[in-house]
Amino acid sequence: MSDFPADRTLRIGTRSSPMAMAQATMVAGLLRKEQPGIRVELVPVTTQADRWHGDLAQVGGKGLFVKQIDAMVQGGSVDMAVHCMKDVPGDIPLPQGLVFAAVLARDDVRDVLVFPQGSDLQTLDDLPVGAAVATSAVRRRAQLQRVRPDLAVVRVRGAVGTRIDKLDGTRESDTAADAAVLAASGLERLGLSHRGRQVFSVDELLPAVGAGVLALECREDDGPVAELLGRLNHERTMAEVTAERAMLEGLRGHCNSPVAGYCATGQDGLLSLRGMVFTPDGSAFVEARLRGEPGEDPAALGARACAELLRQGAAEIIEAIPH
Ligand SMILES: NCc1[nH]cc(CCC(=O)O)c1CC(=O)O
Repeated sequence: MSDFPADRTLRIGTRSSPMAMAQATMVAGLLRKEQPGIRVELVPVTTQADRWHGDLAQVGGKGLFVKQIDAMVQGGSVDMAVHCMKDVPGDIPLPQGLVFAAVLARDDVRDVLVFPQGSDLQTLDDLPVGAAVATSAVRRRAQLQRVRPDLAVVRVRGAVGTRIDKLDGTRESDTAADAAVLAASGLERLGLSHRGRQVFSVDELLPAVGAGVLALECREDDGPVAELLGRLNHERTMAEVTAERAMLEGLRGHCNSPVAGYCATGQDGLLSLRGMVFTPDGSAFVEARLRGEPGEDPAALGARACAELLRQGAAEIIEAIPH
């Protein structure tokens, strides 16, 4: 292990949303612990996608959050970036010259149901017929509609805190929803875990590929940074997300595809991967559940899951959805 050059400041590019800032601050802390004395600087960026309040598909899809920061890492104005792996598109390769030098140990992957402040409801079952649930993830929409076709799923955008404010109806203009679905790990990172009521098991609401995983990205040819970040890598999480993302990549999903995928490591050290592709209203879906073989490359497991989903008609489902 070589020491990070003492005269170099490590600049971390991050979105300026509170969740992204919390994540980057946490990573800065880990780096300082790993390399005492290191100078770390956060470079917050308000991306085009953060400023745009309309439909993301109109401005280049959700990959826009990461694209702008990737360009800064590529261009050298920052040395690294912290991305939610969930927000990193699975259908296009990482930009030229960039690598994920590490992923951190996976946080909670589950989604939770949040109710407006003061509500005494606790679960999805408590919601009256026709209630409005806020989410913009097609994956969540499909799975909610599958169990509760009566619910009106309403789109919501913006940072996690903003979504909760909208739910609480803090402003006159807010569209009232009766509940919202958010990631447990996002709430946790914002110190808002107490707002979560029903925590959906992964069987009730299969997570997004990469859920709960923070990816540390840098330039491939930047030896000192790649080496330092590599020391923070969590092998098991890396294997799991590699399998999930290989599955997603093979599906050629677009950002409007209701794809879910979750890989976990068993007691025996073997991976098990579950993938699902839904029609937008959740009324139909295809599903693969596979166990890794001893010694199998995680990407090969992902490819097998993908092949199984395609065999069942995943491509037809994905193609039928406007994007
Ligand atoms: N789409 C925004 C986003 N990207 C990552 C997370 C949560 C953290 C994670 O799953 O890594 C969230 C918030 C949410 O979905 O509620």
